[in-house]
Amino acid sequence: MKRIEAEKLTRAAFAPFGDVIETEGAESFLINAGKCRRFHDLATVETAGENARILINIFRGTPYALPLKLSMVERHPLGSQAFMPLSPAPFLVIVCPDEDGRPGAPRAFITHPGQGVNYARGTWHGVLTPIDAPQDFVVVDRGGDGNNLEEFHFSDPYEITVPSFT
Ligand SMILES: NC(=O)N[C@@H](O)C(=O)O
Ligand code: NI
Repeated sequence: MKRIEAEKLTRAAFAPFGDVIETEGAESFLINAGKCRRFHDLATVETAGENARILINIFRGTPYALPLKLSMVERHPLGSQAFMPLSPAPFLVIVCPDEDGRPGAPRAFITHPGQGVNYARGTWHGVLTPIDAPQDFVVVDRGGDGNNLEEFHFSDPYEITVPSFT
């Protein structure tokens, strides 16, 4: 199995795949007579196709053992998909560049507690991957007609490790 080590999630590193949802470095301004700070426009929600609409969901994820065996990635051709954790624990984010309709070599990221991600429409990604304990996420993605899920199974799975820096 090919081994891939997770790297710390940053906006710059993740930019080809979507958005990092966090207050750090975000545009913000006070609202509600100064009683609230709005961290504004953190991610781009995309929906396409017949009867497309935005869904707000909660996913209760079960943790995966490490090192992770990655044998499948998926993508959503008709919309983006955002995962925002409801608890301050890191989770694993895996994405792949697209190479003529197939995923290229995966990249793995470990989030800083409180960071979320938004996969841009059509971005190859691993499924939701909590790592330490069950974790709830607000998930914003696309509903509507048509098939919004494409899976790719690797003939040779990858082993994803998380270094001790976290
Ligand atoms: N299938 C589903 O709703 N979840 C996946 O898309 C995922 O990325 O976890
Ligand atoms: Ni997905």
